Amino acid sequence: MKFGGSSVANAERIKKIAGLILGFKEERPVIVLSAMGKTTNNLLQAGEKAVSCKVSRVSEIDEFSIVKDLHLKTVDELGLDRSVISGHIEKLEKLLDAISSFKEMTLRTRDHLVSFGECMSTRIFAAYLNKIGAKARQYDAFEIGFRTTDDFTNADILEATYPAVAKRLHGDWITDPAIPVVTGFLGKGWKSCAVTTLGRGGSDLTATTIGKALRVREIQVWKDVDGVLTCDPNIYENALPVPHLTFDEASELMYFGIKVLHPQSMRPAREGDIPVRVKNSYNPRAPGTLITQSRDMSKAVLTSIVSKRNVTMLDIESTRMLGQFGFLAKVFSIFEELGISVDVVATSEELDHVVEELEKIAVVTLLQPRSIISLIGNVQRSSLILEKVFHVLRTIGVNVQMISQGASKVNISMIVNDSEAEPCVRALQDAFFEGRDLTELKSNGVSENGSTTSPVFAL
Ligand SMILES: Nc1ncnc2c1ncn2[C@@H]1O[C@H](COP(=O)(O)OP(=O)(O)O)[C@@H](O)[C@H]1O
Ligand SMILES: N[C@@H](CC(=O)OP(=O)(O)O)C(=O)O
Repeated sequence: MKFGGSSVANAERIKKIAGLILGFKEERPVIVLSAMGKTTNNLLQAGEKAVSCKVSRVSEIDEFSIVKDLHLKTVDELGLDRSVISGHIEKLEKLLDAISSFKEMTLRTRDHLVSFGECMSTRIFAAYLNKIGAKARQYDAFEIGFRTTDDFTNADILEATYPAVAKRLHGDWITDPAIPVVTGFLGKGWKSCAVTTLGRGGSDLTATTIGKALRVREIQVWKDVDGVLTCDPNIYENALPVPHLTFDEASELMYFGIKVLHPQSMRPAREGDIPVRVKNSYNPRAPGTLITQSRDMSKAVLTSIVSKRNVTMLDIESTRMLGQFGFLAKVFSIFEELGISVDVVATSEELDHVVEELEKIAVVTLLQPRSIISLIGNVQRSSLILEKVFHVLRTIGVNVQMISQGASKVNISMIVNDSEAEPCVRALQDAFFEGRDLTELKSNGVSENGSTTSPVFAL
């Protein structure tokens, strides 16, 4: 069972979660925790401030005080001894002090810095479980076999992790049974032996990795929403929970940027064929979303909509004869030579390189900012989906600038102007999930003359 930052944000939430876990005691749960509330963000900001010229003493960094106060207050409110985390608070202060004197924070230091969040939340939680009579044992993932690449801030889990973690957790349980409480998000670089992190939201991946290692019956990921929703609730308040997804559908949603689960987290669950349930710790009675290898697709049409904002579209037109032999191969070889994935060009600097190279063989136009809207659903019914999509978009006056659909994949992706993305998602939600009359959508979408772009076809 994994609980995210929002589920362990304060003493009251920790008590609730402890009660919830005790309800599953017979099932011998393994607990994975994220850092409390916004602690990871606060630690990162504290690090940034320590590096800046404005700060000469750690006590001047507000975010350090916020982190320290939150953890000490929680310990006090739970009736625990401050010694549970005081050593970590001292070490954290020393680390920020060092960052501030060197005025340098490498990615390795960054990972070490944020690791304090999970190291403290798990210590507090395990101490609280012990206090209320449920025997628990805290583990730092980097001490129990979580081996990763040395890609600081975005490390990958190595195969050796599975047997090592299983051996340690199983062995300890046999000799002295206690509920394991493991730090999410963290690992140990196999060459450097330094603490690594698995990318933002990485505790989901920690949970599925342990699930596969121990071959558990089910992996539960507890959030602050009723499961995976039909779209981002920050865009559309009434987004509905999706009851059932396949690993393919969930992976596709993550690939296109859904924020609710870590992008790599389905891999261990799929390999181990272990169902993943996404639940709401604020509403435990809600059934949540079950993610499994397969599901009955006979009634499925559209499952969920996800949008990726601020995307740049490259319109690449051959300077030579249209359709010239080898042109596409050359285009892709440029991306390959620069070591850039076609659809995830991260920085504008990378983009500049690509454009510079491409301009040697083509006319390149940069179109930005754009959004990718991906529709995850039953592609066997793509004509039905597209008929409705285009009707909706025409009603709200949006032109699709590019569209792609895989032959056997579960998604249809479209590119629209960035400013049109949210109204599009809302209008599509209304039409597909609320069954609203399309004539009502005009008032909900962009203005009639809001979109003036004509369709552009890349490549
Ligand atoms: N399609 C979606 N379904 C559910 N949640 C989504 C979706 N898109 C974005 N979110 C956001 O993801 C958040 C949950 O993810 P996250 O904050 O990483 O959870 P936690 O920290 O509890 O693990 C929700 O609060 C919600 O705002
Ligand atoms: N604390 C880390 C890891 C994590 O998984 O967090 P959460 O479960 O709260 O998204 C982060 O903020 O990225």
